[in-house]
Amino acid sequence: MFSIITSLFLLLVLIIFSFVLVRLFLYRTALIYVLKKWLHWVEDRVHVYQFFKVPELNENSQENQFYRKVFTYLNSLASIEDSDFTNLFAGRKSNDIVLCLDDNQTVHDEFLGARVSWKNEIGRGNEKSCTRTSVLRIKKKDKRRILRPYLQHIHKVSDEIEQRRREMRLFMNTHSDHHRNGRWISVPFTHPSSFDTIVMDSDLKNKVKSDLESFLKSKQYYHRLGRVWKRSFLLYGPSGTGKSSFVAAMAKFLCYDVFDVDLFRVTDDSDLKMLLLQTTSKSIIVIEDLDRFMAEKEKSTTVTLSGVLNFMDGLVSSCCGDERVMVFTLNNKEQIDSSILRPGRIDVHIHFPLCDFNSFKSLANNYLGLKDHKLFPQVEEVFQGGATLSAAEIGEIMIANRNSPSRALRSVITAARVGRRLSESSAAEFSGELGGGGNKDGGVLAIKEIRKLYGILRLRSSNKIGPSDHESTQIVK
Ligand SMILES: Nc1ncnc2c1ncn2[C@@H]1O[C@H](COP(=O)(O)OP(=O)(O)OP(=O)(O)O)[C@@H](O)[C@H]1O
Ligand SMILES: [Mg+2]
Repeated sequence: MFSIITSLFLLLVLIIFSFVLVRLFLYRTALIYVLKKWLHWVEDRVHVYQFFKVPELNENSQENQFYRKVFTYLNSLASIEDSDFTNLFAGRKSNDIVLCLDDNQTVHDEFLGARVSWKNEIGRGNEKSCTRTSVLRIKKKDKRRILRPYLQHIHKVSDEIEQRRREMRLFMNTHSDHHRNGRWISVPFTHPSSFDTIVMDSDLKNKVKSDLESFLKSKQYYHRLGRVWKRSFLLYGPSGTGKSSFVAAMAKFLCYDVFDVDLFRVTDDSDLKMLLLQTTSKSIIVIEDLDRFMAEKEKSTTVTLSGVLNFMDGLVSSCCGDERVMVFTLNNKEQIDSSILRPGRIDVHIHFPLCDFNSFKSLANNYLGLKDHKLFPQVEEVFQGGATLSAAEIGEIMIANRNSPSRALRSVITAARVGRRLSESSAAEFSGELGGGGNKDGGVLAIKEIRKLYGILRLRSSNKIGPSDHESTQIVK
């Protein structure tokens, strides 16, 4: 009895040992993959499959957008590493390696419990070129259940990936006689400004953000109303209050390209229409300093007011595609033709005021890391006394004195006091000081020195100094 138990035990040990050995052998050699392949081969014989082709080109030899989406999707699958051949490319960031499906390779995927596979087949197009086709293989029994949701899933995932990858670009219009390669030239858009770095009333900032968010989701809504899916903004306020930075922040928030229209490079109204027609969707179209253009346009261009109005909301602007934001910036609303401002022409008006004490505190926090300081009450006093400094001016002072917060705050106080005296003096006297330099007036010399020091030589001219209002920024719809 004892010997039977011993031999049974030995047999069991032997079986376990051989099992471990076989497993080790299978995994050490590639035999496990051979076995898996056989298993799949057998599985293939017992199921009926259906195939769907996604060719790279459509019947007119144009790019099939869905092929690109499928390709993006497949390259994002973890199972791509299991195909026999995979291309490796350098990614955008250093040390980033991107995997890319090779020709004639198969990749497997699972969706709602069903197993499907894709093959990236390469075939001959005409004599010279090769065309690729992605072939989806799906079990007939799963087709009805998963095909549609699976294709929608591919759309969604690839859109998300492309959105994340999209490099934003800044387009600038060239002179009309240089338009062999189109009227727009572009560079990567890398402006560092974002809604986090812009100092403005936080309620207003949130209002704009949610306005943009709801715009992004409103395609169906706009179309149901028979309206073009676009939204226009007017940003107005004195120089250096953050209008251009705000446009950059909007572009970053929306992940849109920026088309910066320089009206002085536009020859006439039809040229302006052409430019508009050559913009793409998912973009912000910006016209900066509209008031300056209106004041100076007679000198250099034949673009008319009606040309600008048509650009804003005319037929061409409705034909040039969907999903656009138009932004116009100007310093002074009073100097612009009232037809531009009439209700309904521009959806949202946003005022950018000069700094008040609250915005100063946010700037001090951003630029100097200061939440509080013993000089804050003095700063508050000069702002309550009507200081007229822009965020740009305060920012420059803070950058120049970033190693000494006390010096930075003292400089802000001096600049605010001197600036106030200056804004009380006449513009002619002021520009005279800039040219002459022999004046003994300490106040004017001081501001000259300060502005020179901080690189703000572009003094606010009389028409750029807005009313010294500190009313909170408002959004007007
Ligand atoms: N509200 C703000 N918040 C943070 N930084 C600001 C703000 N306003 C201005 N700045 C800083 O000042 C600089 C100039 O700002 P910006 O060019 O956006 O002003 P602007 O209103 O467009 O002036 P302009 O009317 O002269 O074109 C930017 O570098 C920006 O960092
Ligand atoms: Mg600007």
